Amino acid sequence: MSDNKVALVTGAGQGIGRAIALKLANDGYDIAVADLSFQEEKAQGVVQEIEALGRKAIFVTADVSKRDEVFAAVDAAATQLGSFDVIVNNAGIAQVKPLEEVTEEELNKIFSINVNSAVFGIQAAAAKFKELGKKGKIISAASIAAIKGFPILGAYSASKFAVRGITQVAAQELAPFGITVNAYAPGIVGTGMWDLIDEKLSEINGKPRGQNLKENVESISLGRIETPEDVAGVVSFFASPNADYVTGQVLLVDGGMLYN
Ligand SMILES: NC(=O)C1=CN([C@@H]2O[C@H](COP(=O)(O)OP(=O)(O)OC[C@H]3O[C@@H](n4cnc5c(N)ncnc54)[C@H](O)[C@@H]3O)[C@@H](O)[C@H]2O)C=CC1
Ligand SMILES: CC(=O)C(C)=O
Repeated sequence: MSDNKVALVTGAGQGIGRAIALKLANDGYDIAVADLSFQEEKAQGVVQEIEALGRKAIFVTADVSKRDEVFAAVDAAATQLGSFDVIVNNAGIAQVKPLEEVTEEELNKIFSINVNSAVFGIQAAAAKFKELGKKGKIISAASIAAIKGFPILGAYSASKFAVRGITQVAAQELAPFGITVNAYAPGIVGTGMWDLIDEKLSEINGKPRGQNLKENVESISLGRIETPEDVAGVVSFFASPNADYVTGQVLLVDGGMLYN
């Protein structure tokens, strides 16, 4: 193993994951850009952006709902980039539906992508950190919906509450190995996910496209929509030595929507 630092970011082909990958590259990490195979073109674009920053990067295809694919992605990152220090369990999906209408299949799908993935990421990263003798950092995507249940996002809220619980448990279980486990809780971020939420909310409440997003943004104290880069700054902190004494935390990065 060399003395470079390596981070793997899931769902890094676009949106928040892409911004995290670029921020960590700017921080000096070599990056494994993980995403579904259909996102390869976008992910390869992120790889090129990272290389332009003077860091190494690879694309690894991984469906985070599949345990063996998450373990294989971590192995590929460590083998091809020469170390393993940080995992960002960022990939996730939203579902916009009243709880009464959520099907068993939909519930299983959102839990397998948003919750099982976090467990698999923790398991794969912890095993690799122990193998390499590293005090690594595990960082997962929660949400404001992990702190407060949001109507019409019921299954999504439940999945993010679960990420919060898993973060608290893993932090305590892995603390003896010097591994920290934290999560970031964004608010309303202008990505493909909110395009979908706005579209589905319009279908449900009849408001014109863009209106639901506008009303949600108006509730943000700092008065503007969140950018992926706003989120990436918090992940950069969690990955840095400045956060060595921080574990088990879910940090709101929402411009002032919820207060704890
Ligand atoms: N956009 C927002 O307002 C907020 C987003 N979040 C969370 O932040 C994370 C990233 O969200 P966005 O960038 O907004 O979403 P996005 O929809 O723009 O990007 C998600 C990425 O994850 C990938 N992905 C989806 N399913 C996957 C799977 N099974 N395996 C591997 N990759 C998969 C997609 O291909 C895509 O590249 C998610 O966990 C989301 O729940 C949390 C709070 C607010
Ligand atoms: C997508 C998301 O987490 C919310 C609550 O907007």
